[in-house]
Amino acid sequence: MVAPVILSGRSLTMRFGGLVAMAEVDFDLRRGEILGIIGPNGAGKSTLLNIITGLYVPSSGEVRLEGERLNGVPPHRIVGRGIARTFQSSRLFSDLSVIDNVVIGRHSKTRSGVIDAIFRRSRADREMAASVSIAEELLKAVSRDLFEQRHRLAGELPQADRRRLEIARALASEPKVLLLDEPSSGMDDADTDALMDDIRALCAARPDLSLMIIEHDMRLVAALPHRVMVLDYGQKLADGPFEEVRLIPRVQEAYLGRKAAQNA
Ligand SMILES: Nc1ncnc2c1ncn2[C@@H]1O[C@H](COP(=O)(O)OP(=O)(O)OP(=O)(O)O)[C@@H](O)[C@H]1O
Repeated sequence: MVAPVILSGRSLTMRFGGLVAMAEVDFDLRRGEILGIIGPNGAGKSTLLNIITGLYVPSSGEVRLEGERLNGVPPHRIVGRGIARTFQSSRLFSDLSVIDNVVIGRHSKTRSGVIDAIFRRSRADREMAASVSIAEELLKAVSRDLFEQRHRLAGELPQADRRRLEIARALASEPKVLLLDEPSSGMDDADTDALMDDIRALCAARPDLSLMIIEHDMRLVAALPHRVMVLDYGQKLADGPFEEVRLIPRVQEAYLGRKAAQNA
């Protein structure tokens, strides 16, 4: 049985002045699916993630999560509805511990505020203790090694562990959809292989979680996603299994240039 569509985009267009960064793009993401987003620099990949997460409001078109329209919903509410992301450049709090970075990721799930911290301490303390134990479980789920380092400062972690920590922090909001923006950037092949194993294990443990992964590393793109969507100059060039998509001449042209593709 085919899993239901959880997230969809229809006719998504994004203009910045005269520049069309995204033109009439449609996509569907199914429950439990890993969708790779690929394309040359400037193709519109990050723009797509920014539209889905509410950082950009599309010039036209719409995004729906489980059928509900997300256009105009502010980013923090989109997190609350079940979409979390990591960024191309690290957004970790370097001066906080690994575990505290994950606890912060739970803010969309906690209710205590400043007033509770001052006047209703026991409620705030209880909520904090629960958040810490959930954060520990998440770290274990993403990487046992990261869990062992939970009291280190995030800024002291090697690059590969920082990427894992960003994934753990994004998972702290209990998303239905996780968007990863170039998770393997700055990693060598061994670290990328380990990351792929971690993501596979995560998906096996949470079969309902749906992922969109922007990637440049073709080893990861060939091995991990069930399906890839190719963007170029803001347009969708192709959508399908990597083994099929990579043979399409216009995809090869986008990556290699027209001449090189003819000689390939
Ligand atoms: N806020 C913005 N204002 C103006 N132009 C923007 C803005 N965001 C993106 N763009 C432009 O939109 C186009 C698509 O950019 P985008 O960052 O989505 O590409 P990308 O595929 O993610 O590229 P890369 O692989 O280099 O990260 C580019 O021409 C970029 O300069």
